[in-house]
Parts: sequence; structure tokens; C-alpha cells
Amino acid sequence: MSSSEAPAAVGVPAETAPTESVAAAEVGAAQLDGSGPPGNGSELTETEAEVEVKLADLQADPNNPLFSARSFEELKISEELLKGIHQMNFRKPSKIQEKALPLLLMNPPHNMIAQSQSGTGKTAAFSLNILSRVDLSLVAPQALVLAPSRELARQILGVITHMGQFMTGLKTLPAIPDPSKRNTRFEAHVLVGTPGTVMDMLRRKLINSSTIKILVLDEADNMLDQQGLGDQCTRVKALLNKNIQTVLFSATFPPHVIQYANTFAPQANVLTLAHDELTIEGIKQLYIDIDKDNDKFATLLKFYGLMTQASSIIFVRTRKTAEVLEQRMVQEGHKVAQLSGALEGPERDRIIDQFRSGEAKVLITTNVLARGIDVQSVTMVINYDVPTMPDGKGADPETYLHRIGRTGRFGRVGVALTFVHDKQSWQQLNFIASYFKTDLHPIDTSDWDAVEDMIQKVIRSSRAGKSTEEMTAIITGEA
Ligand SMILES: Nc1ncnc2c1ncn2[C@@H]1O[C@H](COP(=O)(O)OP(=O)(O)OP(=O)(O)O)[C@@H](O)[C@H]1O
Repeated sequence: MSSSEAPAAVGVPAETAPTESVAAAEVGAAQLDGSGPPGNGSELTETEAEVEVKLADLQADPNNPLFSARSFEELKISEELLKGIHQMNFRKPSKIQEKALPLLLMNPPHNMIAQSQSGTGKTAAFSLNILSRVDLSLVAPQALVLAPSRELARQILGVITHMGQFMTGLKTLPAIPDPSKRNTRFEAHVLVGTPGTVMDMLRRKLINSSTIKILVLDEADNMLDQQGLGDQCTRVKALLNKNIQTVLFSATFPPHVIQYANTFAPQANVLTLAHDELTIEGIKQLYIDIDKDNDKFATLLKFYGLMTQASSIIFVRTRKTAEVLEQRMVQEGHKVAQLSGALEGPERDRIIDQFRSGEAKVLITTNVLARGIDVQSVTMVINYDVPTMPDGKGADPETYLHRIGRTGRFGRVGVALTFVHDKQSWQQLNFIASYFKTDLHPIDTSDWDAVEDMIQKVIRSSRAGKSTEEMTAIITGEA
């Protein structure tokens, strides 16, 4: 692929989080991050023992984002939290956890803007700060976390609740749309929600803003950039005390958002990465060149067997395509789940929970789930549509990175496969590859058995810790 095109403005995913109008919901069966059930027992899913062995190697390599020179004990975390972390099976901090935590825990508190690759444990980094600062004797909101989707808010709440399980009396609550909780007061130490609902609750004084001392924006570039969410986050901040600790985390911070981020979190400690540091070694990026738009579906069908061996996510551009694709897959006799902002909250909760548990193996979705969702068993991400800006024309490299980051979590491996079917989609993918200075490998579709064999080999080989050169040889058939 050519790498001659210059980077353009980047950032806004095609689909925004749903409009919110109502009150908080129970977290229900939110995933317990890092302690969720092990993979779904497929031959493509790594056993926990294999992951452990490889993780130890990765965490000992200073060039790896999972490396840390210090232990959690050395990071001055309370006994209760250390117990929580160990319960979650965290042995050593990742680089972002090791770097961010001392800065976050400093007194007086400092703001922070922090960037780290997808799946490297940003949630735990900001959650440990929150839990370290909560005063359990005061049952009133002290920390507020905002996320772009209800699924991500529920997931983060699950992590904080799990991590703080040994903090006697700790109360956490979701603040996501739930008509049954519309007039309920939020009596908890930590609230995690979506901006619209939180703003509504703050305005109606159902959340006491005077006791809040920490505000975290997860997926902060998305939260500050997107038209609706950006306004809502700014309004939420305006309703809080002036001297709170403001913490912004994301895997991506495009330049135009960084400027606003600096205003939103002034005098922050900043941890950032260069473009070419953003891709994750464990995610093997492939593309498939398809003749016509119509053949995209036929090609997708051929991958179904591989998709169900572990768990997979298929990303499409619009809600309509998600619905149509689901119907067509079902007509073909395949079992798939579909989630987009068009569905009601409880239905969305049911579907994401089914996907987390492995009951549903293939999930068709839009950009609403492109960010933050952590389902460790996902070994394949398919970009049925190349991620683009809302106009459908310009490529959206940030969203590409977040989408493919749904696999390869914390040292695991995965395959990201993008469909290109015409000149425009080819150019869009080309732009993305050059933006991240990364090589994408083509798949030769003339022999499907060979394709299947190759993808299985990719996953097995990187599991065994093969070098990038050896991996490339497998993909190109030279191994
Ligand atoms: N120190 C650790 N040791 C082992 N596993 C960890 C550690 N920290 C986090 N994890 C696990 O790594 C996975 C990814 O973490 P998390 O979802 O916080 O990533 P992230 O950096 O927020 O990713 P994204 O950019 O996609 O939002 C989770 O399953 C989490 O439980």
C-alpha cells in the first residue's frame, strides 16, 4: 500500500451515543474486568495458562506497553486495594499504570491527560486513583466517571466495584438511562455514567455536586470532540466545584482535541504517545480486496466458521447495515447478535451480556461499541465497512484503532480484518495504514482452506511469541 498521503483531520465516529433522557440503571451483570470468565474453550482461544506465561515475558520487556519496573505494592496502594487487584489476577502493573498512578496519587491532586494503547489497563489506572481518594465515612458522590456509551459505563462500574470489593461500605452506582430510576437520588461514593444522564441528574439535584472531587473522562478525545458529548461534558464540568481533579484518558488524542483537553484539564500532567507507537503488536492487521460491494456479504459468510471458534465483532457504518446484515446472516442459518444505538437500553444490556458470557459469539455492531469494550475472548475483529468520518468519505484512523483494539487485550492476540471493495475504501484504508505507519497484509481469497489455515496459524504463532518477521512470513505464505 502506498504511504504517500498526508494525515487529515481525524476523530468523529459515525455514530454517536444514544440521546439520553432518563435516570440511572442498575449495573446488572457488568463484566468484571480482568476477572471475567476465561475464554470460551475454542481452539483459537488461548488458555489462561498460555496467556500467563506470555504476559510474564511481555511485562519483562522494557519496550512493551505492559512493562513496569515496579510492583503494585511499590505504588503505595492500600491493603484493601492490593487485595482487590490480586483477586482480579493482576500480577504487575502495565506501563501506563506504573507511570500514571504516582502522578495521580500526588497531593495536592493534579489533573492528568494520559494516553496509552488499547487494552493496556487504563481503567485500572484511573479506578485505583478514585478508590484511593474516596472517604468511606461520607456516603455522597466523590468521584464521577463519564464514558461515551452505556455499555462502557457499566463495564467501568463493574471494574471499580470489583477492585473495591474489600473496601467495607463502598457504594457505587451507574448513571445511565433507566426510566425506573428517574427520580432516585444518587447516594454512592462513585458514580459512572453517560454525560446526558449525568447532566440531567445534576440539574435536577439528584446528584449532589458539592462533594465531587474527581472527574474522569474515559475515551476523553471522543467525549470532548463529538458535538453532543462535548457540550454535555463541558456542562457537567461547569456544574461541579472549580478545584476538582480532572482526569482524561484515551488511546488516542488527535491534535485538535489536545488543545481543548488542555483547557478542560488545565496544568495537567501529560502522558502521550506518537502515532507509530499506537498499534499493538498482538493484533495482526489484514485486509481483503473484494471485487464488488455485493460480494462483501458472500465473503463475510465464508469467515463465519472462523468467527465462531472464539468470539468476533463485525463493525459496520450504520445502524441500518447492522440490521440488514443480521437479518441476512440469520437467513443463512447463522447465529449472530446485533447491537446499535437504535435498540432500547435493557435490550442492549441483554445483548452485550450474552456476548461477554460467550452465549453469543458473533456480534454485529456500529461505532457505538468501537471504544473501550473489553471482552477478552475476542480474537477477530472484522471491519465490514472501513471506518470513516460521518460524511462517509474521509477515513477515520482513530476509530480504526479503537475498533481493532477490541481484540489483543493486555497481551492477548487477535486478527483485525478489513474489507475493501472499491477505490474509495482502498484509499481510506491506505490512509489509515500510512497514518499509523503500519503494514497491513492482504489475504489471498483464491483458496479458502489456505485462508482459514493462515488465520489459525497467525493466532497460534503469535501465541507462541514468534517475531514480527516470522508472523509476516506466515501471512505471506513464505513460512
Ligand atoms: N496489571 C494488569 N495485569 C493483568 N491484567 C490487567 C492489568 N491491568 C488491566 N488488565 C486487564 O487488561 C484488560 C484491558 O484493560 P482496560 O479495559 O482497562 O484497557 P484500556 O487501556 O482501557 O483499553 P481501551 O483503550 O480499549 O479502552 C482488562 O481485561 C483488564 O482486566
